Amino acid sequence: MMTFQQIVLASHNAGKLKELQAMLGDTVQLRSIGEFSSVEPEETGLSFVENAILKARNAARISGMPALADDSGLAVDFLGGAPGIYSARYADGKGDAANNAKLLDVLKDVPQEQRGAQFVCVLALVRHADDPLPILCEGLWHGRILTQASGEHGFGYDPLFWVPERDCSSAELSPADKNQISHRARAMSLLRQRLGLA
Ligand SMILES: O=P(O)(O)OP(=O)(O)OP(=O)(O)OC[C@H]1O[C@@H](n2cnc3c(O)ncnc32)[C@H](O)[C@@H]1O
Ligand SMILES: [Mg+2]
Repeated sequence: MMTFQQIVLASHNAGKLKELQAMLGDTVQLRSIGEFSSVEPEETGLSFVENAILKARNAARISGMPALADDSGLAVDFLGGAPGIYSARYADGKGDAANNAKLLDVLKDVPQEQRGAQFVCVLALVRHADDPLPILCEGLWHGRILTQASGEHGFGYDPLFWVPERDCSSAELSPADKNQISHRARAMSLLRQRLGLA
């Protein structure tokens, strides 16, 4: 079994750090890569897996610590899985509000039954920068894209993501509830099993 006291989180997204640390519990401390560098690596992969590995290796190299990366995004059925790995860059780097506005606009004439979508999360853990065997865990969360934003919690596309099992948006869930059922929660549950923490 692998044991870690501290892992560097290869992410500059504060929302991810909060959620992942809450899910991991206090046996493992996540340190932000922001403590070591403010430079974000270019996400040049063509898949969530490739980008997660690339971010994890980069953080391990910079910090000298084991590194965990989260590559995630929203795959909309009507858009053939877009924005997918480009979710963070959907509105050309203008941020969450612009991403959400663009998605609402692109889907404005699309009826309810064709608004299916899933959040995707891939976690990659490397023991060191050149680790030949990264641990990879994936989680999906099925829902639908709302026609207007709703809710104040979470981050990113949460206000637009309707959660069928709770009949509310993902931004209307309490942080604790989101952390039980989200794409990230599913991926983290698998990771905890792999690390012998579950
Ligand atoms: O790459 P790092 O530094 O980790 O931070 P990032 O925000 O750029 O993260 P990604 O490249 O993985 O892009 C993920 C995109 O998907 C969105 N996203 C991922 N998980 C989400 C969640 O739980 N709720 C809402 N939006 C989410 C997020 O807002 C980004 O636009
Ligand atoms: Mg990113």
